[in-house]
Amino acid sequence: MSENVVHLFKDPQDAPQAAPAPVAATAAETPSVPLWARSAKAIRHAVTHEHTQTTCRAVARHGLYVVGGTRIVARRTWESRTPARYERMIRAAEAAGNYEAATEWEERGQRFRDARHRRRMDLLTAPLDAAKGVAAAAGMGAGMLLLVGIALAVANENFADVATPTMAVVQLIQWLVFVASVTWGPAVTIGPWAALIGLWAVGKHQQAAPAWAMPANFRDTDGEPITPSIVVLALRNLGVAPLRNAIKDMGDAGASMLGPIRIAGCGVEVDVTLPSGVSTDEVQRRRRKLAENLGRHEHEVFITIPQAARTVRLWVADSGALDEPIGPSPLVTDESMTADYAKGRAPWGEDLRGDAAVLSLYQRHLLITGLSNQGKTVALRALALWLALDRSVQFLIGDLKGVGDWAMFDGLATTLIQGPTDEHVIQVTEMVEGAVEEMNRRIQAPPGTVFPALVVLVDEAQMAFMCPVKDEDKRPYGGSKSNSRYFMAVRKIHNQGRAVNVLMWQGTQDPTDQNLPKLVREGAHTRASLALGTESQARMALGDKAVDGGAAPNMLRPGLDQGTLVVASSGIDIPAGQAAITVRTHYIDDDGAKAITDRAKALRDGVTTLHAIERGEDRDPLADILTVLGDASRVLTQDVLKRLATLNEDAYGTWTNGDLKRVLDGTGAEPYKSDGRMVVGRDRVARALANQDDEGSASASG
Ligand SMILES: Nc1ncnc2c1ncn2[C@@H]1O[C@H](COP(=O)(O)OP(=O)(O)OP(=O)(O)O)[C@@H](O)[C@H]1O
Repeated sequence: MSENVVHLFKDPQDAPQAAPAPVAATAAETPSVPLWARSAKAIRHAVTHEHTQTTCRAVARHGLYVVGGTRIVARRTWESRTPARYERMIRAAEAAGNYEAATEWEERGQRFRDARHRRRMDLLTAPLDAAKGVAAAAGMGAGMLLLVGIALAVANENFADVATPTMAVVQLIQWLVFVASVTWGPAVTIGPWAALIGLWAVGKHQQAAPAWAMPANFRDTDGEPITPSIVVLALRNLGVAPLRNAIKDMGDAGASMLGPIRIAGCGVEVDVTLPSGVSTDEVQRRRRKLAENLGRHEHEVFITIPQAARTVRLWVADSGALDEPIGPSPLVTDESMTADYAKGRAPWGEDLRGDAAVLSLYQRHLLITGLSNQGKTVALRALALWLALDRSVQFLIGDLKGVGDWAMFDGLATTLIQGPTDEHVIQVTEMVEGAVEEMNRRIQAPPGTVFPALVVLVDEAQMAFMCPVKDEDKRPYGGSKSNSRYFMAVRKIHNQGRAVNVLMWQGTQDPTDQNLPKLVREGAHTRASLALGTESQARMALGDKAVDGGAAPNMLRPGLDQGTLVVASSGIDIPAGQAAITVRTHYIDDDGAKAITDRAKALRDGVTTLHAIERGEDRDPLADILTVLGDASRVLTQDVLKRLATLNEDAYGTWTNGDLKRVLDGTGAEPYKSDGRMVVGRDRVARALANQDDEGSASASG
């Protein structure tokens, strides 16, 4: 029965064993702390306590407001009486190298001196003039009072009234003297205090106390809006001696170095004209310090060099604004969007000012670099997705990672090779070499022939450069020697592909001289970089000119700035004087990409994508023709020839209409006219092929 009873108190058995009373033992064991040590600890605790510090800071602050206020009032008084202000402005203008302004201030100073001289000369004669004035005023006053008195006496018919006005004035003076004698005492006592309060008020209004004495919310300047005084102070404390001295010389006129502070996207932009003796790269090299002086993180400040001489342009983000994502790509939101390779621009993202960043891809080779997992593939793919919406553009794609990032191009790209092995590198190399042959064919075409764009895209191209395999002639696929196959094929397209619209696009990771040879880096017209590790990598990715002009992908934060690119290209609008622009790209995920490629496929007749480069010599032309017809019911003979050439350059690169006719003659699938143009019909070829197979099997069995 007792097991079923639930006690409403804790069973002492269950309770954790109470610790034995420690007091006596502790007292016995702990060696007694000497009084002086305990006192010192208590004092230290009291002194370092937050309340004590806040109180001391408040006392110091208000005291220092008075000191600061006195300094300000003294300086104002001094400046109003001397030409010090003009001299300061002259020094500021000279320090900034603005000699025109210096001359103007000098003239104003001279005018001030002349006026002051005149006033001083006037002072010499002033006592005499004043005495004369007082005598005249007294005489006139007495006369007036007498006249009023006489008028009063006549009116009242009482002679005694002649003195009444004079006596009234005398009484008024007596009364004033009395009031003054009563108030003088308190005024003498209160006066200094009132003056003190006045000085304190001036000091408080101007925040004239050192930063350490200010309350916590004032000391924490992180994320504060950017004002001219903050910029000037940040520049003064940058650690560039000539800049600090020049700003000191300018005093309050330091802000004259700054242009207007303009709102630019999610931040502000200001041009700073540096004093003579300070070079732009001295400021550029101290980006982190400048950012911290401005209360920002390093990645939130961009320093570029605009056209004007001795000028740096600072772009300072609103605190934390760069961590906010930008909106979705118009490629995703606008389903009716199409592309135009020659005249259009790919919507890639936004620049830091918040303006749309659009890139022309026309006749430009492309290189995108970055550390792993920063958004290189997504950025490269976004461009390909836009271009795929121009139905004339053909793609040969080699994805040497091969985890399906480019899988949605199956049925859109003419060739799609996906995989990380040496065999894939060999296939990709042969794909690029095939494009070189197509390029040569195009170059030999009659002048004026216009060719559709053929984009040869290799993602993770570093895998190709690092491939150790050699072919049967001992030519390496990788490397950057004159017989390296991938390298030489890329070089050839870089050198001659542009004019015939054969374009090389490469994405590579973590560049080094080995995995991204110099000549390949420099062959790209559009170079873009995501976050990188070092400045030397930034130079590899974007070139010296861009990095010297302030491009700093090595300052982007790996992981946090995914999708943010620094772009150097003639295909994008870059503010005058800058060599590169920072673009935050729209993120298009795999599903979004698939929806876009579905739209791009719908624009085309149907493309049969090759997943390997054919090398066999025993080709069946009829089967190949059927392959290149894809899903289309009929295709122009010209297009059939082009597709056959792309399918296998060796076998069909030199084919003409005559060859096509020869193969199809007698099969029942001969080219015929449709809407006045020669076409090949898919069903007819399929039938011919079926017949051929039947005949083949019949003869085999016969
Ligand atoms: N524009 C973007 N905005 C926000 N996040 C992005 C953006 N682009 C990419 N990312 C993020 O970065 C991740 C990696 O992207 P991606 O696969 O393109 O990187 P990568 O540089 O090609 O990597 P790796 O070199 O390792 O293949 C994406 O899964 C996504 O989470």
